[in-house]
Amino acid sequence: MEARTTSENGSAPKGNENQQQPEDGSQDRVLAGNPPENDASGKRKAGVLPLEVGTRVMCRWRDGKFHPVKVIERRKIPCGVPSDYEYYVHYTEYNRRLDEWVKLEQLDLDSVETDVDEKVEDKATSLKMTRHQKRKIDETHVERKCDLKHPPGDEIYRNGTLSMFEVDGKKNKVYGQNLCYLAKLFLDHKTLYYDVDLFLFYVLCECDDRGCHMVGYFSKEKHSEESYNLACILTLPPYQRKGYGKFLIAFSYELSKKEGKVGTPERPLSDLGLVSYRGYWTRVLLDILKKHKGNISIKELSDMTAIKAEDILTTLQGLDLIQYRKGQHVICADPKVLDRHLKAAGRGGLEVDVSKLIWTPYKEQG
Ligand SMILES: CC(=O)SCCNC(=O)CCNC(=O)[C@H](O)C(C)(C)COP(=O)(O)OP(=O)(O)OC[C@H]1O[C@@H](n2cnc3c(N)ncnc32)[C@H](O)[C@@H]1OP(=O)(O)O
Repeated sequence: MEARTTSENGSAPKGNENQQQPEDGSQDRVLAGNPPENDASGKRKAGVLPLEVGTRVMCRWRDGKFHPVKVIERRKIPCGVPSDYEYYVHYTEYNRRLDEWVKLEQLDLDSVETDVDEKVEDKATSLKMTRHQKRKIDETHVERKCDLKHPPGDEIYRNGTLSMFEVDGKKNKVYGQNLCYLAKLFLDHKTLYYDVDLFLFYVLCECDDRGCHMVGYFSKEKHSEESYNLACILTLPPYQRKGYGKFLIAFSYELSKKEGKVGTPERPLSDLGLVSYRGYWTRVLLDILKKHKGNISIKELSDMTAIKAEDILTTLQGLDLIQYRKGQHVICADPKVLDRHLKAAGRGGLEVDVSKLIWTPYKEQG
C-alpha cells in the first residue's frame, strides 16, 4: 500500500526554518512554507499520496514563493521509508531547464489537482495516449532534442569518410529552415527562405562511428526558371579553406550533368562565393583547354562542363583568353599562358568521384 497519511510518516509539509507566518494567522503563499493542517486536509492528503505523474500542484521554489508545477516523474527515496517519494516537477510558467527533483515538503498538497486537465486535454485532442507517451512528446517538443545520426534524407554519395545527403525541404521543413538560418548568419545579401518546400538541400558530412557530421551544404531549387543549379552554399567556419567549398560547387555541376542541363549559381554572389566560383571555373575550363587539340567553342565547353555559357565567357575574358574576331568570340589559349593561369588558380580541392554518386533528378511525386 503506497497511500498513507502525512501524519503517519512525518513527511507532510511542515514548513521549515525559513517559514514565515503572518501574525494574524493567515496563510501567506508568497513567503511561507506550507499552510497549517487541519483534519480535513490531512484526510484529503492521505488520498492523493503518492502523487501521480501528471498531477498539478503548487510547489515552493528557491525564491520562497509557491508556483504551479506539474509532476512529470517520481522516484522512491533510497534511504527513506519504502513509500517515500520525491517528484520531478515542471514549473508550468517557466522554461523546462528549471525542471527539478523536489521533496514532498515543498509541495502544497491542499492545492493538488489530480488529473483533471490531463483528461480534458486528452478529450480535446481525442488522443488515446498514455501519460508516459504524452510526457515524451511534450518534452521532445519543448526541448527539441536532436537524436539524428545523419541528415534526414537519402545518402546519394559516399567516398571514404565523406557522404552527401539529399534532404527534401518539403519533407523536412524545420531541418531545411534551420539550414537557411545557419547560412543567413554569414550572408547579408541573401534572402531568408521560410518556404523551403521548393528546395532540395545537399548536405556534406564527415562520417565516423558516432554518425555523420555536417560540414557544409548547398541548396537547390527543385525547378529553376533561371537555370540556377545552386541557391546558397555554406561551409561551416571550422571546415573552411579545406576544399569543401570547391567540392560542393563541383558536386552541383555533377548533378546538372546528370540532369542534362547547364547551371549557374544564384546571384548575387558573396565575395567568398565569387572567389570560390572563379577558382572552380578557371581550373575546370583551363584543364580542358590544355588537353584539347584544335578549336573548341564556348557552347562545347558548356556542354562538357554544365557551366553556363555566360560564366565561361566572363571567366575566360577575365583571364584575357578571349578575342573578338569578325563578330565572334574566339578562345585564344597559348599553352604557356594556360599553365601560368592554372598555377595562379591554386589547389583543385577535393575531387568528386562521379562513380560514387547514386542519384536521379528530382521528380514531383503524385
Ligand atoms: C550563391 C551563393 O550562395 S553566394 C554565398 C556563398 N556563401 C558564403 O559566402 C557563406 C560564407 N562562406 C562560406 O561558407 C565559404 O567561404 C565558401 C562556401 C564560400 C567557400 O567554402 P570553403 O570550404 O572555404 O572553400 P574552399 O576551401 O574550397 O576554398 C575555396 C577558395 O575560396 C577562396 N577562399 C575561401 N575562403 C577564403 C578566405 N577566408 N580568404 C581568402 N580566400 C578565401 C580561396 O581561393 C579558396 O581556395 P584555396 O584555399 O585553394 O586558396
